[in-house]
Amino acid sequence: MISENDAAARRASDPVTQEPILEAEHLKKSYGGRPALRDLSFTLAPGRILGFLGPNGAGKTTSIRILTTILEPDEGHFAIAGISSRYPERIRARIGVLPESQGYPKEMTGIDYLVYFGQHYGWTSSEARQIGWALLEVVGLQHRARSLIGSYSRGMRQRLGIARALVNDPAVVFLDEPTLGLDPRGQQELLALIRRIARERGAAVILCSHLLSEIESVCDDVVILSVGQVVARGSVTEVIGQARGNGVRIQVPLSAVAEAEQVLEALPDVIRVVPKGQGSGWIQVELLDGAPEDNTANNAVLEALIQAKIPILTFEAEGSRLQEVFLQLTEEAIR
Ligand SMILES: Nc1ncnc2c1ncn2[C@@H]1O[C@H](COP(=O)(O)OP(=O)(O)OP(=O)(O)O)[C@@H](O)[C@H]1O
Repeated sequence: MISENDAAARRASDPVTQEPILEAEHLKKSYGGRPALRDLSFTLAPGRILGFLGPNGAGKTTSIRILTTILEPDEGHFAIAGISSRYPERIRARIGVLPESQGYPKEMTGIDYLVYFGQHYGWTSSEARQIGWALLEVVGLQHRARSLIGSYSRGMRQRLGIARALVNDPAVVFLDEPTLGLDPRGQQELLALIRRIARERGAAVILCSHLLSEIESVCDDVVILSVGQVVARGSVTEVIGQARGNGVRIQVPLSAVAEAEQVLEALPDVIRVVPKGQGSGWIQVELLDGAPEDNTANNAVLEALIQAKIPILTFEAEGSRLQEVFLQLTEEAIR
């Protein structure tokens, strides 16, 4: 199981020092004169997991199609493992892509499917079989290796798809909505698998998902697209730090709202105290901007309330979640 604390600790202790394995520069693409991708530039280091985010129609699929050489960009350039996008066949040999969930041959066994792709990448039949078995073990499917894919559950198919994406020992793996339709345990197991792949094999992973909590828990880096443009790019911590404003929401008993307001207004880091929702006991406290992950002002608010013996029913930090940043930035781009 991956906890957000694990992910945060890993991010904090894991500065990017390596050369990028993927570099994209000013990629652009229009369909029939209508821009779908206006300008995409980012880099990704080996062993890092990048969350690729954006609302519907933002240009994610277009970007992934370009980076996996299915589409040619109108402008711009990218390189994977030092290979220029001018050589799509060589790029294809260095990437792995999770197939769409409908794209599996039902009448083939899991191991035969991997052997088929192994041979496609130039392994002999016995090499491909050896690699296939090893990968089935990586994804925890060895016990179903000889079962027909048609008998696999959705989660098993996703794991087989990840094994297929690894057959050529790729430098970069592209996973589009890998946990879609999986139950919570299946989601957690798949995310743990993705993290292992990045850490143990040193593969960079690009993960497209609409589940922001998933991205926040497993990704090191993030790119947020909106209407074909990058609106945020960087480590998850950096991007979360871009949230507009800094503040907390507190709920106290109704009878204590006036006193809480008075106590909080006296604090040096407090800009404004605004009671919210008539008669709900909620109070919004706007704080001076601190450094990312500096909780001094939040703690001062808590301490002041505790000292004044005001019961705290709920306490929520604002502007600290990826979801809030996503909503703020994509809304600004649409306006
Ligand atoms: N083949 C196509 N022909 C014309 N327009 C297209 C084509 N593919 C995508 N578009 C348009 O390009 C824009 C970006 O689409 P894209 O599929 O890349 O977005 P997306 O971020 O993947 O969206 P979603 O989250 O809904 O999958 C959209 O306005 C879409 O309508």
